[in-house]
Amino acid sequence: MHSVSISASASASAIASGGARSKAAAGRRPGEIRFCGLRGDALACGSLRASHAAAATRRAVLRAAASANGAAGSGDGFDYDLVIIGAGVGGHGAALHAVEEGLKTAIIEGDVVGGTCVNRGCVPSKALLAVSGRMRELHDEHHMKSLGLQVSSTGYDRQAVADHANNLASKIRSNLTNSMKAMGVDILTGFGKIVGKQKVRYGKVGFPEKEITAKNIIIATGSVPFVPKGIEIDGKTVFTSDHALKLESVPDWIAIVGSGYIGLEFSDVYTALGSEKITPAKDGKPVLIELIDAKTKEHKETLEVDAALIATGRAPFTNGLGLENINVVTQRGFIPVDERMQVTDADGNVVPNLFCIGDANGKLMLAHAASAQGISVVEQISGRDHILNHLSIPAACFTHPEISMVGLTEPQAREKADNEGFEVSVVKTSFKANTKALAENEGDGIAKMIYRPDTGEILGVHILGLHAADLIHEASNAIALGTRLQELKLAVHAHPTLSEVLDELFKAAKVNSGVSHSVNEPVAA
Ligand SMILES: Cc1cc2nc3c(=O)[nH]c(=O)nc-3n(C[C@H](O)[C@H](O)[C@H](O)COP(=O)(O)OP(=O)(O)OC[C@H]3O[C@@H](n4cnc5c(N)ncnc54)[C@H](O)[C@@H]3O)c2cc1C
Repeated sequence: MHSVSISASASASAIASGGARSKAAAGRRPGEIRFCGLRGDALACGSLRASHAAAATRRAVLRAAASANGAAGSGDGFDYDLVIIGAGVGGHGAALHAVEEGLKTAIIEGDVVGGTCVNRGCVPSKALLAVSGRMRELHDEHHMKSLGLQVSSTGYDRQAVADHANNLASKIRSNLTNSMKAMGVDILTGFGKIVGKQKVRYGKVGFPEKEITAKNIIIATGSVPFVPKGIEIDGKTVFTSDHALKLESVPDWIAIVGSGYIGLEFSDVYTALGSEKITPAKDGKPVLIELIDAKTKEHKETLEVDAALIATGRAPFTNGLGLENINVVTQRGFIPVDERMQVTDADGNVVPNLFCIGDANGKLMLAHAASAQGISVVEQISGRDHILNHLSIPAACFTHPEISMVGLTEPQAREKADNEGFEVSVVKTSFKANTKALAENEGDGIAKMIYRPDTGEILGVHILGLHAADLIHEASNAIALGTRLQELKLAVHAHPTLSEVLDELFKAAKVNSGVSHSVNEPVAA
């Protein structure tokens, strides 16, 4: 019998074309993929081989130019311009951008390419959520009836669902590996350790034998599940998201400990596949969960379940990296960085040519944030200063319905307004009047925007509803590009689309200043 003690606050979420093709194929060389598309008014065609060759030429020219400038490369006596430790999404994004910029690049990976997102995170979890979303719909008799559909029986093949998630992960993993190989990134296998400034060893954990020098190093070692002290993970009855994604079983009664996006998404998957929300039961189930009052530390309740998913957050994976060799001390395991992702040492000084991106720096533990930070760092290494605006990076939870957000929450915006002396306004709209949502029988949804009426600046947008994770990007682009509401009000949205929810928000905003130019004027050639 396993026993899991959690405080009550921590357990808040417990759940419970044919002719064209033959012409194009004529004269094709083996392995060549031809493609055609409209460029202006003309149909332009090319081939993948040719575009690879052009990219390789561009890389060679950039590399030569960089060496001539003394800016990079083996020309400087380093083995590499850039070595990246960790081939997750952050490392992968940085590596591809670096070779595009002509930097000689190696990436060291101790496990498999793709890291958490591809192998144990975003990718398999979204594959499971795609299945649970459909199951939820099929089981909703009222929803089906209102669409005029009759479903006589529903069921699923657990192994086939698990295979779907696993196959997707391996497909994306091989895409990532192939793209890096094709672009000329050296993929080095082993555990990487920094042994001095601009020096990395890699190989077996604890015994990294091969040493390489690098003008620049990016740490992109990611994170692992955080398990509170006292909880024993056996991988079968008490487990983390790493195990849950394999979907080896669907327990009848499961407790999900943790109400972050991982806990919420898994509660969606498990409930759709037939697990119950926990309720107190006394029939000798294998896992006991003790709820403790977070303030008084007093016992509140004991729950008995078949399994418990511990989704209490993520911890940075920075052990064994050799940070002590360069006077860097982690903060709660995270590697301290400045706004340019440059690592700072124990004395608060920037360590030259050393960067940390992604989950390991803890700024924003999301896949696209890791990639964006990697690209930002490569921009700097290539001589273009770049500071990423983290407030413009959206976050999403892929439950049914989805939740998404970008920028500030209303309390954060009000605090900023008080400190800086400006007004904030809030507008809300629902999905109830949105034709596309109603056609889908998904009118339950809301959207909210916090903005400055004096300037028309968007401070934050929050959406709960159908495809909220896709809808948020119009707002995040506006924040990133500094587009004002006066301009957004003049933009035209296709009908009927969910994007009209955002259009309504923009139009509902009362902005004091006008627009300085016509948004709908054709762009001059
Ligand atoms: C269940 C789940 C669902 C998620 N869903 C989403 C989502 O929908 N959207 C989203 O944006 N984010 C999601 N995330 C978060 C996302 O996976 C992470 O933010 C992202 O993977 C971080 O990327 P990274 O490159 O920093 O690190 P990782 O992807 O963790 O990659 C780090 C890599 O470094 C390697 N490594 C570590 N140390 C060393 C070393 N010393 N030497 C060599 N290699 C090393 C590791 O083996 C790993 O491959 C999810 C996470 C989980 C757990």
